[in-house]
Formats: sequence, structure tokens, C-alpha cells
Amino acid sequence: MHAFNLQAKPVTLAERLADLAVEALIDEADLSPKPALVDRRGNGAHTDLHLGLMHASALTLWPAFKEMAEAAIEFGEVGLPLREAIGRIGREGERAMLATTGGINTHRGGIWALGLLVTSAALAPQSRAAHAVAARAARLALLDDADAPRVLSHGAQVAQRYGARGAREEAQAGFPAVIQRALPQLQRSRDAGHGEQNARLDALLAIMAQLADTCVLYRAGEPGLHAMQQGARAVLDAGGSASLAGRRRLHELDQQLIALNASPGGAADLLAACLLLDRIASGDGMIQGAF
Ligand SMILES: CC(C)(COP(=O)(O)OP(=O)(O)OC[C@H]1O[C@@H](n2cnc3c(N)ncnc32)[C@H](O[C@H]2O[C@H](COP(=O)(O)OP(=O)(O)OP(=O)(O)O)[C@@H](O)[C@H]2O)[C@@H]1O)[C@@H](O)C(=O)NCCC(=O)NCCS
Ligand SMILES: Nc1ncnc2[nH]cnc12
Repeated sequence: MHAFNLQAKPVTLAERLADLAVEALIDEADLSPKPALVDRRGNGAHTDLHLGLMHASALTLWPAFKEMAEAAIEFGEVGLPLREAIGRIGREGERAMLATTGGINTHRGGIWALGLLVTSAALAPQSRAAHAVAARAARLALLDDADAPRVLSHGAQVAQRYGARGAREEAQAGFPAVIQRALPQLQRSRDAGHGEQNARLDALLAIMAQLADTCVLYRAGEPGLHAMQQGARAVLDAGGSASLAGRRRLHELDQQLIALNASPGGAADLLAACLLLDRIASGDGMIQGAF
């Protein structure tokens, strides 16, 4: 007779996907040196954010990601009931995030992008190629959540002013910044032997080179967006983060974006989405048999 059952409780698919989502957010936050963003060096263009807050925010979101994956398993298909369920869970996640951060928006875009991807991955765990997971997530994002409050968010204000397509449209299009730019760049830089941190920085730069980041537009207008896109392209053209010339350009970009108060928070969220899709596709650390 044993007094205690020492066998660990098996981790469920939903729990493991939530782990991967939180890990992706933390890996994004830790990655350094990121231009004008919070990282291990400092607060970038932010006065109200720091690395500890980004970590705390990411950890706070674990239950929301798990519940989204569980809802996917329960409903079993892309449809309005699942869309409305994850919308409700996403808004609860936002409230939890704001309670943790004292009202600072750390991960609104992250909840949206990674929430859709976690839900999509849980819907069809055997279909884990990045483009397949992103395409299912896009079908979910295209469904209108009638319960979503119509607020004049920063993204909505920027859409009115500049006609920019933001986080919603990026998801509805199947995350082209991730599928067509970040993941291929991540792979190219890995294949070139540039090291994992440099490969991740290059993936972020590939996103920044083309994204209409509504955070940058809101804070710094079109000159800020132009500086972000041109500067990121210049780093990649100079040889990327692993090269000396690329590092110089990266430093210049950091200084320039901080001076413009242009923080590419949307690009940072999409880097986290890229890291999550990369992990899901590789099956790295997934549950035996489920993935
Ligand atoms: C559909 C929603 C995404 C809402 O979208 P909308 O554009 O209306 O709302 P925003 O509040 O502006 O949030 C969008 C966030 O998405 C990130 N982002 C920006 N551009 C892009 C892009 N082109 N592609 C993808 N993602 C993008 C970005 O998030 C990061 O920036 C945040 C900081 O931004 P901001 O609030 O502007 O903060 P500051 O400038 O720092 O403010 P001040 O200090 O100056 O005051 C940071 O959080 C990063 O995450 C945008 O902020 C969706 O959110 C939604 O509908 N949610 C409801 C719940 C739901 O249905 N969830 C679904 C479950 S999965
Ligand atoms: N590292 C970061 N710095 C600032 N804003 C962000 N939003 C998401 N990640 C971020």
C-alpha cells in the first residue's frame, strides 16, 4: 500500500498549448536588443512598462489561453459559438491583464493573435503546420462576435485617420506577416548559422519591414511607420542582426524609434505568434500522441 500517489497528473493538450503561448510571450519580451521595445536592456520607448510587468502579464494570461483551447475541444469546429466563447474569454483575459499591470495595456494584441492560434491548434491537433493553424485561426477571426463592445480603440482611430489595416485584418488574412515573412526569415537565419537570438531578431525585423503597426501609427504617425519599415529593411539588407554592419543599423533604428516615441508593439505580438507557430509545427515539447 502506498500512502501517496506520486505519479504526476498528465498535462492536458489545453494546458500544454497555454504553456507554449505564455512561453512565446516571455521569449518575445526577453529577446534583446529589440528596437524601442521592452527587453532585457530596458523599457525602449515606454515610460510605463518594464520587463517584470511583461512577464507578470504573460503569466496572468495562462488561464485564458487554456480556456480558449478547452472551448475549441468542446465545440469541435470553427463557428459562431466558438468565436463568441473565445471572445468572452479574451475579454476576461484582458481584464485580468489590466488588473495585474495596474491598467497598462501590455498584451492586448497578444491575447488576440495567440488566443486565435491556440484555439485553432486545439481544434485539429494533428494538423499543426503553421499555415494550416493560421488559416483556421483566420476563419475564426472572420466571424463577427456580436458581444464585442464597439470601442474607439487606438487601432480604430488609426484606421479612421490613415486607412490602416491593423490586428483584426492581419488575423483575418491568415497572419501574412508571420507566415510569409517572419517564419521564412527565422528559418533562413537559422540555416545560415546566425544563432537563435539573432534569427528571432531577424524575424522581428522582417515583420517590421512591412507591417502597418497601429501602435506606431498612433504614437508617431506616418513618419514613424516609415522610419520603422525602412530602418528594419536596412538592418536586414546590411546582413541582419548577426553581422556587424546589421548591428550598427539596429542600434541606429533603436535610437531613431525611441526619439520618435514609436514602439512597434504590434510587431512584437506577431513575433510571439511566430515563435508559437514554430513550436507547434515542430511538435517540440508537445504531448505524446496529441501532436
Ligand atoms: C480585434 C482586436 C485586435 C482589437 O483591435 P483594434 O485594432 O481595434 O484595437 P487595439 O486596442 O488598437 O489593439 C490592437 C493591438 O494589436 C497589436 N497590433 C497593432 N498593429 C497590429 C498589426 N498590424 N497586426 C497585428 N497586431 C497589431 C497591438 O498590440 C500591442 O500594442 C499594445 C500597446 O498598444 P496601445 O494600446 O496602442 O498602447 P500604447 O501606444 O503604449 O498606449 P499609450 O501608452 O500611448 O496610451 C500592446 O498591448 C501590444 O499587445 C495593438 O494594441 C482585439 O483586441 C479584440 O477585439 N479583442 C476583444 C476580445 C476578443 O474577441 N478576443 C478574441 C479572443 S482570441
Ligand atoms: N516587448 C514589448 N515592448 C513593448 N510593447 C510590447 N507589446 C508586446 N510586446 C512588447
